[in-house]
Amino acid sequence: MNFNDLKIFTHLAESKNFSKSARQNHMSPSTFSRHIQRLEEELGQKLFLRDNRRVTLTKCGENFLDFAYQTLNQWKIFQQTLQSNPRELTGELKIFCSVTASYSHLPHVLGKFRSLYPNVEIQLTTGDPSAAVHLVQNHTVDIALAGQPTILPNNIIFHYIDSISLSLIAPRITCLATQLLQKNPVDWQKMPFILPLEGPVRQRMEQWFRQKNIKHPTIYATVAGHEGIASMVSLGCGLAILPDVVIKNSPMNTQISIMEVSPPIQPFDLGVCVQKKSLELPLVRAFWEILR
Ligand SMILES: CC(=O)[C@](C)(O)C(=O)O
Repeated sequence: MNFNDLKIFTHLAESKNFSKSARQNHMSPSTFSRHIQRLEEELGQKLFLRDNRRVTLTKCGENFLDFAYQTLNQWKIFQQTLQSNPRELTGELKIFCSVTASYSHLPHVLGKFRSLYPNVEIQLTTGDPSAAVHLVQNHTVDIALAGQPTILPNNIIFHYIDSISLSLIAPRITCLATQLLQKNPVDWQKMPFILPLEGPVRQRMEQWFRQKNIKHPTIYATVAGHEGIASMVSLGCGLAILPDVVIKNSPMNTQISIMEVSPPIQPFDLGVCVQKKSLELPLVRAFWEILR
């Protein structure tokens, strides 16, 4: 067994998909599967339960996953202690944020780190910011930019970077939503809305429904991520609440209008999340120290 076997194993444990993990590790599915089999033979225990499409971890597999994460972390820490000059830090740092945050907040946060540690390889993944904390928790990434969740998991720390204001937005083209808005009073129960799947923006929408006494809102669609919501609003699918930074950076923003809301929608905090334990890793610690 070597470190590469552990990496392959953790990859499969996270993806739960043989062909995906084989592809991302540049192996044929049969070679990949042989690696896992050999590992299971060496341990004398099954690590995964397989069915046609997915795999799940056995109890032994779950324990071995903890062992694998700890061992790989220790190995990273050890490798980095061998580097005499911290300015020469190398290795990879996996970062996750939304497409919008990659324009609006990441350059500022990452700029200083890049100039101090140019040899560190940054692996950036963009996506739905409401998945960010979960991706840090399950070790898919080291660092994520995320809205502060109402309840921060115990093993995560959050460093505030900005307050994110939000607006209620409507389409500009003639559509059901704009027609309903022209009536007095507005029939809010009939108004179509577009919601994010989860996260602080969804909570703000639910809060706003309660304030307006909209008991059974008409949900036109739920969308993962915020950028797609701006497009759907501009196409006339309905109304939505979005962070102003998403509206500002959307290529569709000329086809969206911002509506007056009273009382104003409560902003949320955007920050950097890491696992407390990851602060032992020199790369993560270096990143964290720059933030402070
Ligand atoms: C939560 C977050 O990352 C942003 C910048 O507000 C967003 O993309 O909505």
